[in-house]
Amino acid sequence: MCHVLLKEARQCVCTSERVTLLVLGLEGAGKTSLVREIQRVLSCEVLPTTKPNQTELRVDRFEVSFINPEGGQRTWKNHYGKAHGIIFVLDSSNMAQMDEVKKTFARVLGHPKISGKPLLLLANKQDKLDALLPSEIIEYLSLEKLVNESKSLCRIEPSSATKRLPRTQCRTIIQGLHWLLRIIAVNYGALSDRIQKDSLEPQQLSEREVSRKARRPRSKTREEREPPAKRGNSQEQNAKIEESKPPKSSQNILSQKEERTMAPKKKKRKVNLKMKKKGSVQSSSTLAEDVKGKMAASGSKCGAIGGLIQNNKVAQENPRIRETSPTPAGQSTKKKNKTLKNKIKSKEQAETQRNENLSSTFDLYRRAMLALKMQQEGPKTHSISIS
Ligand SMILES: Nc1nc2c(ncn2[C@@H]2O[C@H](COP(=O)(O)OP(=O)(O)OP(=O)(O)O)[C@@H](O)[C@H]2O)c(=O)[nH]1
Ligand SMILES: [Mg+2]
Repeated sequence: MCHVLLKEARQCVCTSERVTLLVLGLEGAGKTSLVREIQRVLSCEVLPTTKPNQTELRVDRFEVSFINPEGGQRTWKNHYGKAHGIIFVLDSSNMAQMDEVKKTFARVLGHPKISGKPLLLLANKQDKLDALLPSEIIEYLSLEKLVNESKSLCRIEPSSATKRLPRTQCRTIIQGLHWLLRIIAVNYGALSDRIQKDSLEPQQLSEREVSRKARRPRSKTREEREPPAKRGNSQEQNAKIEESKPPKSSQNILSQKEERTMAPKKKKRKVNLKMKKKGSVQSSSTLAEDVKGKMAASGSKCGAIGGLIQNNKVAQENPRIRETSPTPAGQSTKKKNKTLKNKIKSKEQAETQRNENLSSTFDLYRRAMLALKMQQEGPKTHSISIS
């Protein structure tokens, strides 16, 4: 048990976390002086490094790389991706620079590779008489708003990065640094993942994407899916189609588009169908009125009676069609429709009407035939027909 605990403790001591801190600020703010002061005050081990703008220090269990980019602000963004955290140094005594500081600070915090990362703001040169206090700087930079927008944890400390001051005066710098390292330690996994992703060059990212796609199981081509016999003569034609085929994603879009264009068509067909039914009902209603008066005139219109009955049946079976298709106001057909509605209320009514129509028609037809016969046969047949 003791052995295991000892082993774990030794592992904790031995494994140091590598942390990269970006030291940013306008020219002459005191960036170089600050890194030098940290080294002096903490009397920490300086680790070997080959990079000129980099200082490697062992701070507690961390191997900290302080990157102080050379070549002005345009080079800063080259380092954003590899930073665990930021130390932003400003000259609190330089009021003329304060507007530029504000813009620069906002730009840094707003960068996608920086936002969300912890930030220590050092209000440097506090030993100077005209230096702004941290509270004034918070207000001047609208710090709260900026920090909220970038969702970064931020701490502001007054500092004096000059060798002339006693060590105790540098307490705030060390406090700030420890705070920063603590926040980084808590979020170390997430920050390291982000750094790994952000550090990749765009070309490397695309290469990674390509290799990822290559590892994915490839869907079978048509040749692989279908036996050669089935492919047969249409191979040439298929090749042409394959050529003009859009990639899968656009195919999906296409199918969606087709669906979208198909939907109104279906609706249109439905509407047409409704219109047809509606039309049939309407036409049957006028037919009903016409036939009622005119059927007796000729026997050839007997077929129309059957049609009328059929149409009435349709109207009866689909009463909703009539209800859902209102007739425009002020039309004369309104009354007729109402009459027809009443007539087709029930099947029995329709049946009765059909019988009435049939009997009256046949009766009239019979009478007409008799009259014709009488005309042809003279007074003799007349008496017969009467009987
Ligand atoms: N009074 C006072 N002077 C300081 C302080 N920090 C830095 N200086 C002085 O300010 C000047 C610029 O300091 P640097 O550390 O070189 O500033 P820097 O940000 O590295 O400047 P660049 O590398 O040119 O961007 C030097 O003369 C420092 O001695 C401070 O806290 N108080
Ligand atoms: Mg410098």
